[in-house]
This record gives sequence, structure tokens and C-alpha cells, in this order.
Amino acid sequence: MPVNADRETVPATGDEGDLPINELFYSLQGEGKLAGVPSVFVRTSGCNLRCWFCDSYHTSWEPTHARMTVDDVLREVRARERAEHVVLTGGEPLVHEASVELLERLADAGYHTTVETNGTIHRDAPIDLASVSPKLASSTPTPENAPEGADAGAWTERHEARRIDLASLARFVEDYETQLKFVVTGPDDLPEVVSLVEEVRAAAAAPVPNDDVLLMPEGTTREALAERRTEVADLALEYGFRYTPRLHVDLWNDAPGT
Ligand SMILES: C[S@@+](CC[C@H](N)C(=O)[O-])C[C@H]1O[C@@H](n2cnc3c(N)ncnc32)[C@H](O)[C@@H]1O
Ligand SMILES: Nc1nc2[nH]cc(C(=O)O)c2c(=O)[nH]1
Ligand code: SF4
Ligand SMILES: [Mg+2]
Repeated sequence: MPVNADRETVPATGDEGDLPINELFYSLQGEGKLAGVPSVFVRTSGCNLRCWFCDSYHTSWEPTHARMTVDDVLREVRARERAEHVVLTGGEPLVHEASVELLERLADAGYHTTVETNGTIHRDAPIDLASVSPKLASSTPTPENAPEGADAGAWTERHEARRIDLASLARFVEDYETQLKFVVTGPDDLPEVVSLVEEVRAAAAAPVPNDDVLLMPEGTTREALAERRTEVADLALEYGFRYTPRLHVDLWNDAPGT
């Protein structure tokens, strides 16, 4: 897929095989089944969606352009000597073809790899945990909810048209250990979660147990999260899905490098 040609989505290309890297840091995995595990985070820049709530504004609405070679990334990962897990995130890491080479090199070096992805672009790569976060209707940007100064109007329709690719979601479930991690803004999101999970189950030749379906409260500050998390935990109980915290927000208020 010639995604690197999409200038709306991805920072301009550099040398072939390198990646636009927004940040690289060592922290505890804050979300999902592996919450609490020390991990190196490699955050690529560039995304094919524009969630109004994106907690990584400088990879989506206003992407950074600095690039690193795969060798550079490996060197920086190895320098965090305690880490056995690497989380490749973004932005949308799978818009970049070079993410496959990075994942191959990390697997060869013995790391457990998690990929945080919106699930719209499937690629074949050595991924130990596909952490897929399909975007609900409540993520769609409008001039009212978008970040200040962002060109939301240009993205409302594009985001809406791109946010769900059922065939791609089914392939993630079939090819990888997958968790489906939904950002929940309130109870109105749940009917869409239920119907989407049913559609993925019907489309995929692999099961999707309820404990692989995670509800995560929307929120990028301790205060916002504190207001929403009990309601989302109660929804997880009501529907029989799993709840995931956002540990890095509770612990470090989502500060850069955490
Ligand atoms: C910045 S995204 C990068 C990976 C990929 N683009 C995606 O959306 O899955 C990393 C994770 O943060 C979640 N996320 C982003 N903004 C959030 C917010 N305001 N509250 C809760 N989770 C959020 C995403 O759903 C995803 O699970
Ligand atoms: N600590 C921590 N855990 C995370 N899990 C997924 C993250 C992401 O941004 O993809 C993230 C993050 O940004 N920080
Ligand atoms: S898909 Fe992920 S990186 Fe892209 S805008 Fe949404 S949350 Fe941000
Ligand atoms: Mg994050």
C-alpha cells in the first residue's frame, strides 16, 4: 500500500527504511493486558485518522518530522538494559512500511513486541500482542470538539470513512494474539462496541473472547480520568468485558516520556 505517498497522513519521506520517530522512552506499560510491565516505547509520527481526543497530538494533528534509522532505534532500545518488552506506537505505526523491518529486528533480538494500532492497516510482522484500538463514532472530530487551531473540518468525513475496516480487524484477530481496546467516553458508546465485536466475530476465523475486549476510559489528565473511570468500570461489569486502567495517567499525569 503506497501509504507513504499520502501527505495528509504521514510526514514527508526521508531515506528509505527509516522512520519518523516522535519519542522513545522507558516506562511501565500503562494500558491493556500487560499493564505494569517495564517496556521501551517507540512512538512513530503520522496517522491516517484524527481522533478529537488524541493524546499524542504531535503525531497526528501536528506531526513531528525527525527521523531515525532502524539501527538507531535498535541501539536506543538496547540502551534501556532492563527492558524485555518493546511497544511500537504512534501516531499509527502501521502506516509506515519500515515498521515491519523494525519489528523483525526486535523479534530477532529477543524482545516481546506489542503494537498499538487503530486496526485500519494490517501488516504481516512478528507481533506478539496486537493492541488494537478500533475507533468509535465518538472519536470523530468536529469543529466543536477538535483541538484549538486544528483543521477539523477537513477531517470529519475522512476520519469517519476510515475509522473501521472490518476485514483488517478480522485479520489482526486471526494472525496475532489480539486485544480490542476501546476508548470509552460514556455509556452511549457501548451499543457500538457490542455490535462491532459481533461483526468482528462473524468476520474472523478465530474466536474473540470477552476478556480480550477491553474498555478504557477516555482522559489525558488525572482529574479527567478520575471523573470517568468508575463509570467505565461499571460498564465493564455490566457487559462482561475487561476494564483497563491508564496507569501512566494515574502515576505521572501523562507527562512526556511516560
Ligand atoms: C495515541 S494511540 C497510538 C496508536 C494508534 N494510533 C491507536 O489509536 O491505537 C495509543 C493509544 O492511546 C489511546 N488514546 C488516545 N487518546 C486517548 C484519550 N484521550 N483517552 C484514552 N485513550 C486514548 C488510543 O486509543 C490507543 O489505544
Ligand atoms: N506508559 C504508557 N503506556 C502506554 N500504553 C500505550 C501507550 C501509547 O501511547 O500507545 C502508552 C503510553 O504513552 N505510555
Ligand atoms: S488513531 Fe491513534 S494516533 Fe491517530 S488520532 Fe486516533 S488516537 Fe491519535
Ligand atoms: Mg499514550
